[in-house]
Order: sequence, then C-alpha cells, then structure tokens
Amino acid sequence: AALPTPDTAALGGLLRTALAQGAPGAMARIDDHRLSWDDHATVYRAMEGVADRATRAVIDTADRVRIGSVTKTFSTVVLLQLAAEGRLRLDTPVNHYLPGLLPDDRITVRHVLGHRSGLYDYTNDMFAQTVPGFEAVRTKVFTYRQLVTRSLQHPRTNAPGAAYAYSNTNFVVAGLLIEKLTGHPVRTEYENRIIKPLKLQDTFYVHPDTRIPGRHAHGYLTPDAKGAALVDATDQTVSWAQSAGALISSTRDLNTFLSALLGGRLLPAAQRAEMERWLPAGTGQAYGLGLRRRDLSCGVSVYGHTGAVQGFYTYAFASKDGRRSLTAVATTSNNGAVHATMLRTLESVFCGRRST
Ligand SMILES: CC1(C)S[C@@H]2[C@H](NC(=O)CCCC[C@H](NC(=O)C[NH3+])C(=O)[O-])C(=O)N2[C@H]1C(=O)[O-]
Repeated sequence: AALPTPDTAALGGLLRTALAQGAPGAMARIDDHRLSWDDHATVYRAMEGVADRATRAVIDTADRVRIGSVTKTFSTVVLLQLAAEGRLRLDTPVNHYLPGLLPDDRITVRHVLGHRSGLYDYTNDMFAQTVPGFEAVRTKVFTYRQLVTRSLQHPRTNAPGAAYAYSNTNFVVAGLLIEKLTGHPVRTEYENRIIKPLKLQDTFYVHPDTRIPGRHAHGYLTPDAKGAALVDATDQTVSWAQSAGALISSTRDLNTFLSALLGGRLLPAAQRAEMERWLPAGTGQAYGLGLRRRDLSCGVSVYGHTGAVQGFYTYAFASKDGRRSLTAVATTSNNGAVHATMLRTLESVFCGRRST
C-alpha cells in the first residue's frame, strides 16, 4: 500500500521545536520514489537555524555532517558483501578470523553485528562525563585493538547470543574483520563497495583527520551542566569510534544509500534477509544486523539507523522497499529533548497527517 503523503508542515514544526530545545540547526531531506525507480524522486528539503554559530551562516541540507552510528550500517554492508563472496560466514566464531582477539570462542560474527556478543561498550566509561570525556579523546588516535582492550577490562554483559545489548565494541570488531579479510583499510572498502558505486559525493572516511571536508555544518555538544555553553565539537578524529561511527555524509547521500540498500541494489537477497532477521531491541524497535527497525504509531515500520556523535544527531530511515527515505539531522547531541523531538520526524514523514 502506498505510504501516506508526508506531513511537511509537522516536519517543519518539529525542526523548529528542536531549535527551541537547544539545537543550533536542524534539517531533513525526503526522497520519494513514489511510483517506480525510473521516475525522478520527489525531493523535499526542510532546514531551520544555522550551520555555524560564529558566522550565523544558515544550515542547508547539502551540508556535510558526522553521521555517528549510521556508519555501522555501512560496515555491515561490507561484511555481508564479503559473506556473499564466500569470504566470511556469519555463524563462524570471530576468533576463527582473528585468533585470540576475544576471550570467548563462542562469539560469532552474527552476535557482533546484532549487538548480542555481550562485549562491554568502552564508551560508557569514556563518555561518563560528557565534555571532559570528549576533550580527552577528540584529537586522540586509537588502534582498534586498544579499543577492544578497553572493553575487555569489563565483564561481558551477557553470554554470546543470549541478549541484545548495544555496544560500539561490536563494530570495532567489525572493522578488524573487514581489514583482516580484505587486507585493506575500511576506508578502501567503503569507497570501493558503496561510495563509488552509488556516487556518494558527500560521503567520506577521513580518520584520523579531524576536519569535515568541504561545505559542512558545525556540531555543538550540549554539556551535562544545565545552561552551560555549547561546545563546538566539529573537529575531532572520531578515533574512539572508527568503523563504529566515523563516517561523514549528507542527507542526500544517506537517502541514496538507504534506498539502494532497501531497494536490493547493494546486497544479494540472501544477505539482505540475514540483515533483516529482527530481534527485539526496546519498545517498538528491533535490531537485525547493523540495521534498526522502528515500528511507527500508524503501523508502518521503517528501516535504517540513528547516530549520536559529539555535536550531531542523525536519523536515517526508509520504507521497506526503499522508495521513501528520510534523513534528519540536528546539530547538537547529549540533549534528550532534541533527540525525542527528532525521532518524531519519522512519524510526520512516514505516517503523514494524522487522521486524528
Ligand atoms: C545508541 C546511540 C544513541 S549511542 C551509539 C553511538 N554513539 C556513541 O556511543 C557516543 C555516545 C556519547 C556521545 C555523547 N554523549 C555523552 O557523552 C553522554 N555522557 C553525545 O551525546 O554527544 C551512536 O551513534 N549510537 C547511537 C545510535 O546507534 O543511535
């Protein structure tokens, strides 16, 4: 059944609410291939506020931003392509490919990509205090193994496969797997398997460089102390995340990426089916492999990923067939009110004007 028409008035109102709640800028782009793939997408763009608080330059949906954990979906596509090529098996233990990395031979690739490994999330300690934690790592360069070592200093949260427990550590292990299986840095694999084929002109993996290339929005970290000044967090290595969260992209590119993924143009059917083997991940949510499903109030489910990296909240979701995609971004983070408001953009775009 065709999706309801997006409620663009409600969408604009939500972006303005996000500004009132402390985001310097907020934007959203909808790409709607309503009829078929060969028709040109109907594109809707909404933007409120500034890209740069110092210059007051207005934000634009063309501005590049840090996308945080939406990176996890890119890393998963690379690994599932390797699985389709017979170079990786999802139910094989990680230690088969990376001998001695993990303390439990039962942890499989599937456990890692579905956040069911039980590996502790080292960012819990790293960012317990938001601004000091960020300032301590913003120019640091970590190796993947240094990050895994931080995780292994804590007990695991669950036995392998026993529960869903989101952990960045899982997608640091994913980066190690990509580099071991291909002999290339993850940047090369993102570029050759996704960025170049889809012509994503705003998508970059520049780690360990600290700058966002070209035209971009600034991101502002909200401190823990109420009323404290926002911190411009735009320039950082994101080395604390790498294959778990260091990609840079744009609303246009993420819509292109999700439409291609859900439209079946990035993975063979067998691997897409693996990616969409859903397990519960909270109320109205499920997680597959590197992919979130959110079940909306109107009965529509949407598929994609959220991202929270210092200064940027990203919400990138599409309809099941990929024909309608939305990427929404707010240029702050550590702000629960803004996060809750931005999540509501999914309702306005995929549920449309509410009958009630
Ligand atoms: C599960 C999430 C929300 S957290 C995870 C990952 N981002 C991080 O792990 C960084 C979290 C700390 C960032 C910081 N917060 C603090 O320092 C709090 N003390 C802020 O808000 O900028 C990402 O991205 N994922 C989101 C996802 O997948 O949606």
